Amino acid sequence: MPFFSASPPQQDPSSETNGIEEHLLVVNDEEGGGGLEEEESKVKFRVRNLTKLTDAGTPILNKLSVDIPKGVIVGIIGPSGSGKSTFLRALNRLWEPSPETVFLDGHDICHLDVLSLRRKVGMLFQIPVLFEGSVADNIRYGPQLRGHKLSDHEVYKLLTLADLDSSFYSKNGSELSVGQAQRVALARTLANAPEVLLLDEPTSALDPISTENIEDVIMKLKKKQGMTTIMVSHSIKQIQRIADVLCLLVNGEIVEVLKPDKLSEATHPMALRFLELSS
Ligand SMILES: Nc1ncnc2c1ncn2[C@@H]1O[C@H](COP(=O)(O)OP(=O)(O)OP(=O)(O)O)[C@@H](O)[C@H]1O
Repeated sequence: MPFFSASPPQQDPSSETNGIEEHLLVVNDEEGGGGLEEEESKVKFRVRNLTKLTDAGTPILNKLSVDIPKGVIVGIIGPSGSGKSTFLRALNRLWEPSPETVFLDGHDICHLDVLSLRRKVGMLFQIPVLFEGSVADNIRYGPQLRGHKLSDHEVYKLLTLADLDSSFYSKNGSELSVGQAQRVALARTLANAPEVLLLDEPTSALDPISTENIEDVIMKLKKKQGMTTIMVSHSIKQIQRIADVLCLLVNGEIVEVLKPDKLSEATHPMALRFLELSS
């Protein structure tokens, strides 16, 4: 029996579904079957019983199971220390999850080449770290590692995608504000043509305008490229602005999955408390 499932699809035929309701994130039972039957092809990440323990044996992630549908923005929220970053970092193997726990497009990520995985699953952190050199050097870095030199045209396109104008091309990383540097870091990640973006509080150090810029880019990437984005945030308001689904993570487990406009449907006591304090 599933220990929880997402809110059931709304029956109102007039409501816009954009395909999300049928494949809302579902936490599955031990057998790995779904609480809702959804097609494998619509799931980007399938996570089953993902566990990480501290050296002392305390669970940081506790048999976490979830399906992340393709082409949606998933917001992960939860108290400090609940395991949000640890969860995100498993998805591109910044730590090694056990085999048979994380699947990307149906493939066990433990069997994938780790560099290819990280190209497909790009990541941004709270504080952007740029390499020495110009913005263009930073953007060219990933493709260059694979022997491909991006043309100027390609670099300018990536700048535009990250909401930066052409004047940034030759600027040095040290000349940039944190908000601008975060957009360069995003352009650098996008240069690898990722299919998934993992965002670990990417706007928590930014002012509201820079935050809005990043949010706009994330939403554009979903709309234009069908990007799947999983974003950790401490701001419920931010998740309400941009996410299709909100997951509440408490003590290493996803305890609630909600549509951001249906937070009042939360039932888990920790979820209610957290939502009350965060609103
Ligand atoms: N390698 C590790 N060894 C031991 N403990 C760890 C390790 N990595 C994380 N932890 C612990 O696991 C817990 C979860 O950490 P994590 O950074 O995933 O939480 P979080 O929900 O992202 O927190 P925050 O919102 O404060 O960023 C914390 O108690 C942290 O101290």
